[in-house]
Amino acid sequence: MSAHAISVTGLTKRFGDKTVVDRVSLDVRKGEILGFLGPNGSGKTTTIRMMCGLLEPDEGNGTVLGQDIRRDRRAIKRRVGYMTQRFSFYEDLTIAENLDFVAGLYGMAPKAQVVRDTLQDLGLTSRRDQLAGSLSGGWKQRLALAACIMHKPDLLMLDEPTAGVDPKARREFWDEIHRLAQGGLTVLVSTHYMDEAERCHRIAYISYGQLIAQGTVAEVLQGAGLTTMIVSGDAVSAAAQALRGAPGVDQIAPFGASLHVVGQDAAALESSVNQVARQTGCTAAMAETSLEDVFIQLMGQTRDNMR
Ligand SMILES: Nc1ncnc2c1ncn2[C@@H]1O[C@H](COP(=O)(O)OP(=O)(O)OP(=O)(O)O)[C@@H](O)[C@H]1O
Repeated sequence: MSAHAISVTGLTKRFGDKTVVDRVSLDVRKGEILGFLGPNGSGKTTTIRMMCGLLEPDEGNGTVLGQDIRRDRRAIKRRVGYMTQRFSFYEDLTIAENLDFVAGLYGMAPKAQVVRDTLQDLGLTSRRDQLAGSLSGGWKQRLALAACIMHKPDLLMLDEPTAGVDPKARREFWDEIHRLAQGGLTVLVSTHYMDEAERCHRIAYISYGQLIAQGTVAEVLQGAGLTTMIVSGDAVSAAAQALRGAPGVDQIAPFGASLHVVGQDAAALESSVNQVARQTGCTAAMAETSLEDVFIQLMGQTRDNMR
């Protein structure tokens, strides 16, 4: 048996004359949590749908849970739990009734037992009789997760599962994901939140349909080869203006009363920043590059390539 839950090469999907997913190759080890990142419309959902057996790729091949993504789509669907961006329940049914409905729909047996175990497993037992419509965002998310894992899948695909959920509920949701991964489940999760990316074992970044970075957070940070400096003082807006277009300066972003200045050419960046800091009476210091800085840089680079 392969150690990979997902192993795909050259996945490509076109809609009309638009290539939405462009030769994506990805390996995800069993029990791993892979964060799938990228700007809106970059092809995350389409890639996920191809890997779930819901959509046939135009090109490329590979296996998901040892099954061929072209030939064995039905088998893959049965063993994957897929939480879509817009999951829905019956708001006028309780948590337990919703799960009971899903269990019935998929012919899970013994139904009552499966529902009871799922409620227990996700800490939903005490709320089993609460109407789904009256749940807070975080509990709705948990119910959606329960519905996806009820048939005991080997792979979970979560498409922006925590969009619009408060930080505490997001953290609890992620604790749950880690608990499931420790139990052997492989998880692929798309997100726009950097703190969530940092909770993944590995991340993959897609832009305009192309996978342009992957690895651990540390590897992706290092691979980007960026230098970040912080400029602070009373005249940061004048400094920002002077830094715009200066040699070595690729990004300038205000953070509160300071500026984050990022660039690929460390020497040029340092010299520009130090010069502007002297001119404006600001102070300049080296800082750690954040994942967000890296993604913004990558986004700019692919856009340039597409022109
Ligand atoms: N069935 C379809 N027919 C035509 N175009 C489509 C179809 N599905 C998706 N697209 C287009 O493909 C592109 C990629 O969409 P996709 O939903 O995969 O991106 P995404 O990375 O998941 O975006 P988001 O972060 O906004 O969810 C978008 O431009 C979208 O409009």
